[in-house]
Amino acid sequence: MPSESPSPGQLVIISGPSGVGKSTVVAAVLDRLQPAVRLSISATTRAPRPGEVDGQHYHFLTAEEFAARRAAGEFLECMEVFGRGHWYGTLLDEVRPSLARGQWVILEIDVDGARKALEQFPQAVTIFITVDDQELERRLRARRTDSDEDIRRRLQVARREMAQASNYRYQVVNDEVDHTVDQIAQILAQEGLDA
Ligand SMILES: Nc1nc2c(ncn2[C@@H]2O[C@H](COP(=O)(O)OP(=O)(O)O)[C@@H](O)[C@H]2O)c(=O)[nH]1
Ligand SMILES: Nc1ncnc2c1ncn2[C@@H]1O[C@H](COP(=O)(O)OP(=O)(O)O)[C@@H](O)[C@H]1O
Repeated sequence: MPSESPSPGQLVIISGPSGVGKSTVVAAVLDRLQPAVRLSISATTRAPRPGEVDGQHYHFLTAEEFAARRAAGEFLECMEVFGRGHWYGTLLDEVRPSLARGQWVILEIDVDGARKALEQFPQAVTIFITVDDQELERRLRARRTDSDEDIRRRLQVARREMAQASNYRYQVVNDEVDHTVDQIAQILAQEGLDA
């Protein structure tokens, strides 16, 4: 019998070390699967990089705004990343209304955030994106957005994150972007996405 309300969407959690190509791959996945799939825009207290737009790349909040919204219970998950004093988090408002409309929502978040989000959405589809160590360092340097010290720190965090890949339902090696996107689209179709 046809139903007035669509079947709810699924949460899709994508993690992987910084520089592995998450943003590149997720952008290509969205190009292919929007509007059936949308990206949750995270909130952060870090400063925008040149060209980043508030509400599009991140919701850029002051530390005070972030803390107030955290205290009000507005985050699905949030945490301080890289130990630099910058906070990142997923606002519940970015997730619930879209799921209720039947859209699938991608969270591009770190492994600790993923664990917290799973507590509230245990059925979430989890995908870990990997690549070997040397290629990771090459990509971080090629991006030219981070200092040497930042790159060292990101590589340290990367090793810790890679150790958790097996906790994800799927692991995808980002060898070639088109191939990676094919694999992710296939995973989502297998999980029931009708796009
Ligand atoms: N827990 C959590 N982590 C996030 C969120 N958004 C981004 N991150 C993580 O924050 C880290 C830093 O992000 P950013 O400074 O934008 O650098 P990028 O990884 O190079 O794009 C990455 O590890 C992201 O996965 C979020 O909403 N929640
Ligand atoms: N499959 C790939 N092969 C080669 N380079 C890639 C691939 N995917 C992404 N890159 C490049 O690697 C760098 C890091 O990618 P980015 O998407 O910013 O990673 P992340 O979001 O995981 O930090 C960028 O310069 C990007 O163009």
